[in-house]
Amino acid sequence: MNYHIREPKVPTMSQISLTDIHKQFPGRGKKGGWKALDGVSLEIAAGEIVGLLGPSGCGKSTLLNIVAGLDTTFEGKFSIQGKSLTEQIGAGFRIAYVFQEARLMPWRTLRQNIEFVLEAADFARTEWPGRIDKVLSLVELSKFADFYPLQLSGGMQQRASIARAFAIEPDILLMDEPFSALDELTARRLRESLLHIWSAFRSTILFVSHNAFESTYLGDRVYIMSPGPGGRIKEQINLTHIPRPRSYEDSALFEQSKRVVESLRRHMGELVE
Ligand SMILES: Nc1ncnc2c1ncn2[C@@H]1O[C@H](COP(=O)(O)OP(=O)(O)OP(=O)(O)O)[C@@H](O)[C@H]1O
Repeated sequence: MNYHIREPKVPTMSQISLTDIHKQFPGRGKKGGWKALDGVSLEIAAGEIVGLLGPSGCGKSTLLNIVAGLDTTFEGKFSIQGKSLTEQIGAGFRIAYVFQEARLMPWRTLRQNIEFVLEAADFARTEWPGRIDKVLSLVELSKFADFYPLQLSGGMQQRASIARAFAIEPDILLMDEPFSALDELTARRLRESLLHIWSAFRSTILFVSHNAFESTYLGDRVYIMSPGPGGRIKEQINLTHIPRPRSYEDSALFEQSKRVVESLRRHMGELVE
């Protein structure tokens, strides 16, 4: 079996680089368009976990969609290790996406859901069982491999969707409010599961959250965006000094999440059209 666990990456050079990104949606707003992003620049190193926070409508999901390659109609420069996303994907670069809902196929078991993405990502069939066992065990769902999603709780389904995302060993994992639909205790367990599986793969993670404490618990850094229309990055907060594995009881987490909330407050209401 050709399955390996990655060594921790040393975050040196930028992996994801966005420079002066502008995005306008057509057919909405006074001037015939709706400005979603207004000059966003950010740099993320390989293996980093970075959060995007900001008020509803400031363009967080739009930004994730650009990095995912789902939206290509924007202005500005977006590169992955100095090359275009298309070139990188052609060279075997992999991106996975986790949404607020698990989005598993209900007619397939967990194993079959994961097989589906392994096939789409062109992994040899001989590798499938090893990969599936590994990711399901990392999220503690080994016993449920042959269950259908609707036989599991919402939290278990979301854990399975995280396992599915990691099964393809993504270079980048994008997550759009992955735990916001769950109760706090379930969300806590899932964040722990996420960091546990991340520590085996060291994918770069870019996530969107409305939860300051969650962002502080997960992130190496968080970017704070200003309100839309035309969201921009206003500030970044470094969290690398909080040691991993992190504890929910660590007072440094509370301190830093207070800083995140203060920053969000400070940057609210700056842009009014
Ligand atoms: N396909 C679209 N067509 C037109 N406008 C859009 C489209 N998608 C997003 N928008 C608008 O662009 C702006 C940014 O949307 P986006 O979903 O990126 O915000 P967000 O920060 O992720 O919001 P939320 O936190 O509520 O999910 C919003 O005003 C939204 O209404």
